[in-house]
Amino acid sequence: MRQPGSCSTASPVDPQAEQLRESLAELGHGLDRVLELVVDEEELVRRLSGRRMLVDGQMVQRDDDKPDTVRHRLKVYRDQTEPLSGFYEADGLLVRIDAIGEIDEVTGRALDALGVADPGQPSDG
Ligand SMILES: Nc1ncnc2c1ncn2[C@@H]1O[C@H](COP(=O)(O)OP(=O)(O)O)[C@@H](O)[C@H]1O
Repeated sequence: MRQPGSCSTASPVDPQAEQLRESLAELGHGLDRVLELVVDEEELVRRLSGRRMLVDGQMVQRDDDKPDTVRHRLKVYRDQTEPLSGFYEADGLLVRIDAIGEIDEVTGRALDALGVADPGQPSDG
């Protein structure tokens, strides 16, 4: 059980995470697992800056998918969102998965981590 201020690793995102947990509990839900998909920065920049969207018949790059902007988004993520990992790690809910690989492989790892059968794969029983 977490006690406010009792833990040296407490982070500014903890109150938000506590609030989310309370709101979910009021709705009768809890979190079973929290997945963190681990991909190094260069691969993320490559993936996001390679993304295109179809707009009015043309493939366009979102302004925020330009490499420098992606790097900035990743810094904001590291500063503001990544501390949540520590919160869920302390609760024993966090599972980190290697998200390098083909999309199907990464999906399989995520489903494994959730203990869910992959509908795309034959089951063994
Ligand atoms: N395992 C993967 N290997 C290579 N590229 C990937 C992988 N997963 C996602 N991508 C690509 O990275 C980009 C961002 O993916 P994603 O965060 O799922 O966003 P979205 O599906 O909203 O575009 C997309 O262009 C997607 O095709």
